Order: sequence, then C-alpha cells, then structure tokens
Amino acid sequence: MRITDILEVTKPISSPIRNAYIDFSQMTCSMVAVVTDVVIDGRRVVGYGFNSNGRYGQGGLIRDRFRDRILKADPDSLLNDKGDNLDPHRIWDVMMTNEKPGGHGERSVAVGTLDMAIWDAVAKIAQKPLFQLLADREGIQANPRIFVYAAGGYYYPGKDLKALQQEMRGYIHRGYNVVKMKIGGASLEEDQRRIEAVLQEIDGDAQLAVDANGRFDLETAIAYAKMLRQYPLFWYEEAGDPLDYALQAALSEFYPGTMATGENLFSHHEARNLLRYGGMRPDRDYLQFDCALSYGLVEYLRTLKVVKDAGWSWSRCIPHGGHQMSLNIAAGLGLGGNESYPDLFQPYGGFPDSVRVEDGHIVMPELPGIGFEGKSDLIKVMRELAE
Ligand SMILES: O=C([O-])CC(=O)C(=O)O
Ligand SMILES: [Mg+2]
Repeated sequence: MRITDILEVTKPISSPIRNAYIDFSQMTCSMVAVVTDVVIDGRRVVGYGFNSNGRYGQGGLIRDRFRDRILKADPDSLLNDKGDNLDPHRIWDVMMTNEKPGGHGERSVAVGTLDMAIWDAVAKIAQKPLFQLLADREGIQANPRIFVYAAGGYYYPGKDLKALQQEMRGYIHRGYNVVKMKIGGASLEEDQRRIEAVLQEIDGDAQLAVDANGRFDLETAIAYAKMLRQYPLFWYEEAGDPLDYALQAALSEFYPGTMATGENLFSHHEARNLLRYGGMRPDRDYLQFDCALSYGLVEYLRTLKVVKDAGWSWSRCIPHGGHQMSLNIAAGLGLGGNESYPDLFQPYGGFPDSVRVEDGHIVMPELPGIGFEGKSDLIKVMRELAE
C-alpha cells in the first residue's frame, strides 16, 4: 500500500463580500488529491482536501516542500503498525521534517489541506465514515446529529438593511436557528442599526452572533462590548487581533455574554496560550480553531488535548470554516457544532446533497471518508483533478 501521487490545484473562491478586515475579491483555495494504489470496488482510493476560506491557496508550499517529502519517504514508513492503512500521524511527522517551531501561518494551511486528504483516504481505506473512524479510535459513541449555524451578513456594495434582513430570514427558512453577521466594517452607529434591523427581522426565530474579524483595538472592542451587551446575542466573535490575549482577557470585564475566537490560531501552542492568557470562560465561551488552517486533524487532536487539559469540554469547540472535515470531527468526537456558509464558498463548503438543516441541526449520512462523494458539485471538481 502506498501513496502514488499528490496533486494540487489553486482555484478562485472570489466574491464581492467584505468583512471588517479583508474583501474576498481575490480569494483562492487549494484543492489537493492524495492518490493511493488501493482499489476498493474497482475504484482507486483517492483522498481529497482543501483549505478553508480566508487564507489563500497554498500551491507553492505544497509543491515546493510538503508533497515531495511524502512522495520521497519510504512508503512503509507511512503505514500504521499493522500495515493495513496509512498513518496520518507518521505522514504528518514526515511533512514537518526540518520545519522549525513557531511562526505558524501559511505553512499550517498547506499541511492542513494535505492532512484533510490523508484522513479522507484513511477512512475510505477503512471503509467507514471519518466520524465513525474517529469515534472508534477514541472509544466513544459517535453522534451524527450536529448543531450548525449560518454565517453570512457580510458587507457588500449596495447592500442595505432590507437586503441584510432578507438574507437572515432566508437562513431561518432553510432550517437554521443561529445566524451570524459581520461587524467592525462600518461605524459603531451603523453596525448598531444593522444589528437592530436583524434582531427585528429574526424576532426570536433565531439567535444572532456577530463577528468583528479581529479588527478592534482595546478601546474600540470595549466600546462595541458596551453597545452589544444590551442585546441577547449568541456570541461576540474575534474582537481583537488573534494573538492579543491581553485584549481578549480585558474584554471579559466588559462583556458578560458569550464570546468566541480562535479561527486564526494555527497550532496547539497558540490554542494553549489563548486558554492560558485570554481569559476565556469555559462555562460560556466558544473556541473556533479550524483544523484545515492549522496543520490538520493530527494537530487538532493535540489542540483538543490542550482544551481538555485546560478544563474545557470539547462541546465548547465550534470550528470555523464550514467544511465537512469539521463536521466529521464534531460528530465523531463530540464538538459543539460547526459553522456553515449557506451561500458562500461553493462548491467547497456545505453538506452532502441529501442533508437538510432542521432545528439548526444536520444528520451526517453514512458515506465512506469525509463524505465528499455525496456532494455532487464538489466531487465533480475533485475528480477532474485526479480521476
Ligand atoms: O469572513 C471571514 O473571514 C470568515 C469568518 O471570520 C468566519 O466565518 O467566522
Ligand atoms: Mg470569524
């Protein structure tokens, strides 16, 4: 058993939307295929992966460093002890050979993208859904019913309050009961009008989360906290710079409600620093680390250990990114749910075609691997790469 090839293509996922920090007009995404010589039911096993939105495609790093390290390694060194499957942990160690610690950034995205494809291949070779494989390895019961929320509410040219209200109403019609909108890309007064318009529209049919995308300095984060705390929000997300733990800690003095952050922390060390120094509260806050941006599931398992060691429940983790990889981790390991972008970043995000959102939850179908084969628009572009 061996990996015979690794392919990468960088695709646009551009759209005219804007958050408080970036617009997505030039956004790209890497898609990778890890091709094996394993054949099941007459079909070669290929694992697929891609990176989450918000960071760009990683073709350069994947081709220059990580792909060749895997392909040049002794194939037997990449297998588990029994020799009956690939070992994602051993492959991860090979990828990270001669990489210094710290400085997590684009490298963590390149490795996270490849790691997703490797886990897809591993679960396909085991002929199980990835969530089942993870639950079995952990010795726990999988729960295929997962909380999902609808992320959107971006700024884009010409979007008025009516359009924002209609967008949020549309998510409720599709079965969501938590919706998220952007803040910090307009004045505080204008954001307050946008929030009030959305709260009026959803009128108790859903809860609202707001996301500042790390835009605020301490003073602005506090001013927003004082404005936001008068509303019954689901959470106040990523107020300040992702690495400014002191800001996050200070903010809890001014915001008694739920806060969420972590999508731009890319290693278990950074996650640990957030838990050590960020003043996050395990009884109400959420952690949004996204394995596809942060060295993949091999590293995310270390992050989950850090989370547990710090006295947090894994149910406080609701990853960023809206991909099926995190849905599998949520179902297999008991995370609190997953993000979803009903209208954005297609065909990568979202669910298999048969899946419907009901009461803010989905149920994972029993598909081998991550389940990409169940999403027709996605598997079409994946197979164009490798099959
Ligand atoms: O707009 C973005 O970069 C995405 C984001 O923060 C989120 O989904 O929470
Ligand atoms: Mg966010």
